[in-house]
Amino acid sequence: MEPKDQQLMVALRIRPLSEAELEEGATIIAHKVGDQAVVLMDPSEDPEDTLRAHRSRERTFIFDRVFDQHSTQEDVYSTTIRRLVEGVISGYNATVFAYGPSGAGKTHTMLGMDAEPGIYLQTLTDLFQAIEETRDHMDYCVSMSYLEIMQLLTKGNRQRTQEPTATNKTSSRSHAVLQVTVCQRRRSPDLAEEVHLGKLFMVDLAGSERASQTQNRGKRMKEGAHINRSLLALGNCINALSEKGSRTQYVNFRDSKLTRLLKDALGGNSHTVMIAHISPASSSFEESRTTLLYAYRAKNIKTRVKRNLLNVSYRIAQYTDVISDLRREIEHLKSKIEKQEKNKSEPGIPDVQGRVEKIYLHGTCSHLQMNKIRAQLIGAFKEQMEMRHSLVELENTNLELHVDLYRHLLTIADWEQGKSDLHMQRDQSELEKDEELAGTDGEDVPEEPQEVAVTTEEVNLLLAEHQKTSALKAGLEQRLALARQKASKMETLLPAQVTSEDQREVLRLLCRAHELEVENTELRADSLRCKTLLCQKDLVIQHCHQHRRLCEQLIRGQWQLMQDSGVQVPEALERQYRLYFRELGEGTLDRLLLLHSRMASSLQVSLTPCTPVCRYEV
Ligand SMILES: Nc1ncnc2c1ncn2[C@@H]1O[C@H](COP(=O)(O)OP(=O)(O)OP(=O)(O)O)[C@@H](O)[C@H]1O
Repeated sequence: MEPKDQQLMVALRIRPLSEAELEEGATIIAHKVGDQAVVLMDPSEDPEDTLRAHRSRERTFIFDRVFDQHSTQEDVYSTTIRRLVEGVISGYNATVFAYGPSGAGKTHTMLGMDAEPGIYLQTLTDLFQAIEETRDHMDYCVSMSYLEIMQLLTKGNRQRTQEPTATNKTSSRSHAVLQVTVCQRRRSPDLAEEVHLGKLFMVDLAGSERASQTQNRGKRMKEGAHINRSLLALGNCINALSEKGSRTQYVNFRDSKLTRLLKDALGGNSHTVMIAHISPASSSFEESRTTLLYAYRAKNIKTRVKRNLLNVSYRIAQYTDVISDLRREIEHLKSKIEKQEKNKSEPGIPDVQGRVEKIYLHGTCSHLQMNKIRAQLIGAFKEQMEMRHSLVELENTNLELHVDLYRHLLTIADWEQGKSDLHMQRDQSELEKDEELAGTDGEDVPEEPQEVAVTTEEVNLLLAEHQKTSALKAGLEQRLALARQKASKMETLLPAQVTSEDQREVLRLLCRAHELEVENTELRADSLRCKTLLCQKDLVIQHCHQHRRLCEQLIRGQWQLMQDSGVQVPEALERQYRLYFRELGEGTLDRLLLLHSRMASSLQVSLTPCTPVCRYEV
């Protein structure tokens, strides 16, 4: 089953003008045109201006779907999410997230009101109805979790934190995530059991405006800044993903809890719908424009969707079991026929039926024993595979942490370099003047910007996380080694306990299927390692590139200094300078770097593993 590329569906919802907006005399500037377009007018333009000389700020945006004040909750749900519900039941992942500034209507769309329920309730109703309709031949297990995310702090709350901001009286100060997991097991007599695991994320994001715009202060502002940091991280991911050829570039999902959670929704295995929200009011022009631009970018994002199918080993075991059962049945019937024929020709032999039953009974006994042996082997293999998958995940996390760490260290190094440049640029007299002003200690260090302080804090967090995952990995490796010993002992002992060739064949197939799964996991781990290594190399090259620019400046400066002061340059050095400037002029190094980045990009595409989340796929 090949994964399919899916475009992110982006819908826009324009809420009605609020009473407050009407009272302040706001006019409507966002107009829905047809089902897919919205025109946003700039309120600062003069409507009387017949020449319409300044049309530049009036802009039309096209989305997959546009809803306005006349659209009902049912309209929004049925055209965006309803189609995904069946997919979730049959093992596909889906995500819907509401985006937009405070008070633009996100919670109204997601939660709604008793009389007009939103997406949460409509989706759950449809989901449970679909489950009810297929209950005759399917078993289901549904689990739900609700998370409220404030940056650096994650907690599941019964009630979402709501507090008034300057822009919305009942503003939500966090991202709310409702996750529903549906495990579907087909009940069928032919043993062709499939287990599908579908996950549905429904996310009501916090207001997207900047903390300063909501005029929040104190705790609310701190909270706003945290929330905005995760939204910023989300914006960075959307930007990186929506770039042309986005699959080739590194997308950092680890910058915030929100982006970690939405990793699959944006760059992985999920059908995803983004519903952007705006107010139609002239007073919200800037916020609406930013939201529309943001949502418009998200339209380019593609995900790779694949059904999550579990327990392939178990299924292979079942198929081989069916074959083996059928073979045994044929053998049994054949021998029965043979005996009946014989019986006909030798009527004197007594208790034939009893003998056949004895044979049959013997067969059943070994069949039960075989089942036990097979279950033991499958259990041991499964345990091993679980551990191997966890190890790959841990290793991947560690590699990502490395890349993040390096990136953060680069940011700090950048700042350090900028700081020393600043020192160099200042002439002595200015320094002395500054020293006087600075007081007795004579220190003249520019204040560390907030971004660097946060980055330093992140570095410490990353190091701690790295230590934690390394310890987990070491423990898991030990357990895996023990499990491997146990399984290989079993592999050597078990065949001696089975009597028929068929049964041996079943065990051989089981072991082979396990080997293939191990190989598959190793290959995946290798490809992840290569991908991360490429990212690391790119960062190293970026660092070298920065250093090269610094050297270039130095060489040019020194050359100029020598020319200006009429220093006699030795012939050999002069030759080296000429060579250096010629290479620089020809741009050889730049071309090589470009070639490298193109090759690395194409390699990354081919190294992208299909769906790392899905464990046992066929
Ligand atoms: N489509 C709509 N029809 C009618 N009323 C709406 C609609 N959308 C929003 N509203 C009303 O506008 C107000 C603000 O909406 P809501 O609380 O959903 O905004 P929000 O985007 O979730 O804000 P925040 O990010 O601050 O939580 C609410 O009173 C809500 O009932």
